[in-house]
Amino acid sequence: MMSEHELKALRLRIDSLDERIQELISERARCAQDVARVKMGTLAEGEKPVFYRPEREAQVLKRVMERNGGPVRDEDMARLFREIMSCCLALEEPLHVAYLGPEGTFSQAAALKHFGKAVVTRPMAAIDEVFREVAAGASNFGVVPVENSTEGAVNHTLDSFLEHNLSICGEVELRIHHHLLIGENTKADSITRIYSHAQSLAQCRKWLDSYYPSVERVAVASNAEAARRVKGEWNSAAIAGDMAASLYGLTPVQQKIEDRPDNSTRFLIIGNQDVPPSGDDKTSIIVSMQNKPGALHELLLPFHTNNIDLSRIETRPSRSGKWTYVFFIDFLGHQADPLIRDVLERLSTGAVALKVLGSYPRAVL
Ligand SMILES: C=C(O[C@@H]1C=C(C(=O)O)C=C[C@H]1O)C(=O)O
Repeated sequence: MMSEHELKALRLRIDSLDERIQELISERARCAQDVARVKMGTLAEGEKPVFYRPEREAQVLKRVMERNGGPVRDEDMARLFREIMSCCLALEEPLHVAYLGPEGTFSQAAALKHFGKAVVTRPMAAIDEVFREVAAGASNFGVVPVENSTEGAVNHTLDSFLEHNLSICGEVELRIHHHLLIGENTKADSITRIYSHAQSLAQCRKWLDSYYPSVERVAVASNAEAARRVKGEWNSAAIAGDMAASLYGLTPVQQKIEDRPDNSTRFLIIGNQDVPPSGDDKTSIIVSMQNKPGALHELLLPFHTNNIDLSRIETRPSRSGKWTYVFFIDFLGHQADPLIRDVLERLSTGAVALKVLGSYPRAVL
């Protein structure tokens, strides 16, 4: 057993390490302030400064993970640095980030995971409102869900890209754990109704079929809204995540009830900023082709010949005619890469319309 003496000596060492860490964080923050001063000093007439640099932040986080020698896990170490950078950036510009609300949604969790906790998050009532808020310049960035590993595409988000001229500046992936939650007045053995967002009900379908086969499933606007409703009802439960549970003071009857243990959602960061290459990037485009034989082959050929990795292809009805479609395509690489430039040039000659939504760093965390 460790002696009192040893314990005291170790705590003294920790105190002195903390002092050094704190000094270094302050020094780092002063450096970031100097970077901001340099950025301000090199502006052309009328040009606005760009303080937030997603590609640089992705490189910093990647390097942190690469050089990590333990015992702290790579992801945990990166999360600590994520918060340090977030605080450094907030000294110059407290970013305003709109997300699909209300408070306590997974979109808010995604916003905080991506930007760190020193940003101001602003809940919006619908995905389209997140787009409008950012397009109007009322928030710097927006966070919207785009696909779930169990349930597939979030069509509202894809359709909003057709209506707004915003770029994708980043992506963030979140493991989604759902819990069955009740309030202090709920009678756990008399539950007759379970509220949740339709996507979450679908992600827990098998579990619900096994444990609550005859209980009414009510789809509401968000998981946070489900949690809010349960507070006042003795016979209802909600399916929602940790943030909503703690925000509304609910307790889990059963945790992690999602059917697939790797259930994850991918979110996009939308903004008005073009992001330079980070060295490990993705590009997203919308493209529509003429409705003729071989059109899909023609669309995919440039990717194949240039050996570009497609990570996703999604089809949505186009706004311009019945039974005509647009393709949403994500692939690895940055639009500044010569190979990608070549793909985009070849696509634009064969396509009816081509819109590059943006190139952005692949999610690090
Ligand atoms: C310091 C900079 O500005 C911001 C702060 C960063 C940081 O704290 O490391 C990184 C990128 C930018 O979001 C920079 O551009 O290097």
